[in-house]
Amino acid sequence: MTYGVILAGGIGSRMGGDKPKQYLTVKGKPIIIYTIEKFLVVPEFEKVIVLCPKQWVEHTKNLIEKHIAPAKDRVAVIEGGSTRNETIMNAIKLIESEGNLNDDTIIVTHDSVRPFVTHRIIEENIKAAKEFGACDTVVPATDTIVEAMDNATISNIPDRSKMYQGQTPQSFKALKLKNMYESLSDEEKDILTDAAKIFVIKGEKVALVQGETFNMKITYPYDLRVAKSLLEDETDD
Ligand SMILES: Nc1ccn([C@@H]2O[C@H](COP(=O)(O)OP(=O)(O)OP(=O)(O)O)[C@@H](O)[C@H]2O)c(=O)n1
Ligand SMILES: O=P(O)(O)OC[C@@H](O)[C@@H](O)[C@@H](O)CO
Repeated sequence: MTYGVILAGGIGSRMGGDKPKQYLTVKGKPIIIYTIEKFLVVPEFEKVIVLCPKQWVEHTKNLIEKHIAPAKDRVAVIEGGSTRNETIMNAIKLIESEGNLNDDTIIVTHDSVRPFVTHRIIEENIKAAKEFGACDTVVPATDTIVEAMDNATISNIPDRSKMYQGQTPQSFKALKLKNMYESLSDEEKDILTDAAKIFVIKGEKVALVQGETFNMKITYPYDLRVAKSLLEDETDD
């Protein structure tokens, strides 16, 4: 079985404001709803699991009822975890509790604050995760990437033609991801900035899926301004 997993367990500290950024509204609709809608039109998903902070679970259920009522039976809203990867683990626990976690279970994990994901990207994630066990959505780096081991002076400038920026979705065989995550030390868990790295640390292959520059993550107030103008364009025609 294949599941969509929408990660909305964060609090958006870099955005600021009185609510997590995924609940900010553009044209009368919260960002998280735009993102869930992109997943609900994918027929392969058995269910779309949405994970959010505990105190936002009821609110999220109400939003789904209000904006996408007909499809609400395909959505499960549950509590996220203390880190992004713990949030993913909560989704896997739900799948396990329903007796559906096995070697063929695929999860397509996606940031709730990337509402511009496309149908092609999601479909290619499902295909690549089935074939390779794990995949990451990326775009080629456009800036030169500079490494500074002391955070003050350049230690290396890697060949840009081999550099990419990681986006989401990131998709995995769920049982394999869970087993590998549980085998990591606390120090290894601490340096993770995404889930693809769990496979990389363990020496496992992660295939690349071509992303889009517009599949941006809304992180700072500036990103919100860009996203608003893109969403307004999208919904005006
Ligand atoms: N414990 C967490 C932390 C983050 N996320 C989700 O992961 C995505 C990408 O994370 P990020 O942009 O860093 O979101 P926040 O953690 O909310 O932002 P900040 O770091 O600024 O607080 C977001 O959709 C966020 O809700 C999550 O599901 N569970
Ligand atoms: O460190 P941050 O929480 O901003 O980003 C985590 C990101 O790596 C993750 O959310 C994916 O979007 C991949 O870029």
